[in-house]
Amino acid sequence: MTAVPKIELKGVHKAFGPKVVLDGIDLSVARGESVVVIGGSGTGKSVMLKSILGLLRPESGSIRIDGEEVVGMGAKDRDRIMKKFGMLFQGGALFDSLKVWENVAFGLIQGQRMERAKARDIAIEKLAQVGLAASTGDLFPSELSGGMQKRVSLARAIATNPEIIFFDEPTTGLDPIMADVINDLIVKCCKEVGATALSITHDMASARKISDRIAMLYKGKLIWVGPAKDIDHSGNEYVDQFIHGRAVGPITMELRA
Ligand SMILES: Nc1ncnc2c1ncn2[C@@H]1O[C@H](COP(=O)(O)OP(=O)(O)OP(=O)(O)O)[C@@H](O)[C@H]1O
Repeated sequence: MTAVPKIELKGVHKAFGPKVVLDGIDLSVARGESVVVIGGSGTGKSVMLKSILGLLRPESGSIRIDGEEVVGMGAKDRDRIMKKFGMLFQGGALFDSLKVWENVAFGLIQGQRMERAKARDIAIEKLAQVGLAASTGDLFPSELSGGMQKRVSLARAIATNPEIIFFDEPTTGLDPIMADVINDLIVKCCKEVGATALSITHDMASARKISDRIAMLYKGKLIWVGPAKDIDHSGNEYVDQFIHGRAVGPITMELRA
């Protein structure tokens, strides 16, 4: 018997009016695996992620989490599924008015109704996991550098020991060295909590580092899916153009939305 995938998309189709964004997406992510979806701006990476999170509803196709269909799921079941998820949002999305530890503990206090003292201990532990001192916990996000804010976002994403973590452009806005530090931490933290990871990015260095497999989205379809180590020999001219960032090639920039 083959194991049930942790995340499974089959024939997912999503359009906005006449504009088809996802045109039959099939993707399967195994338990403990890390898959990164790459693709140019506006190719539908966020729409795919939002469909999995239940923020957008595809017109057709199936999305299963642990074998359970989530398209069209009711609010109560959706809440149960959401408890399996951790998320690192593009730009960090920390609450400015909350201290760092309160940001990290947000899901524990609000979602799990954990008492504050216990949640604080866990938050401090998670901050240590991403290399931040306990004293950082009492600062406000505005007092931290961009790289430290990303670490805090990562600590928040892993705070509830989620089974699945979604990373939305995790290295955006960071210098290449700090981006590499964050990539290393993502790999380490996913391993430590035993999480399955699905990420979207256009940062190839990040994709190579944090993924087991890479999938490339182009014109509504996944045109290549394979092990990260094979991406330099994909034999696909679209993938080749994208990973080398060449202006000239089969991919032409749409200048109008
Ligand atoms: N709620 C919406 N209503 C209408 N069109 C939308 C909506 N959300 C996304 N789109 C369109 O879907 C397309 C894909 O957008 P999406 O944000 O998924 O791209 P992306 O690959 O994540 O891009 P980027 O890398 O720039 O973030 C875009 O053309 C966008 O305008």
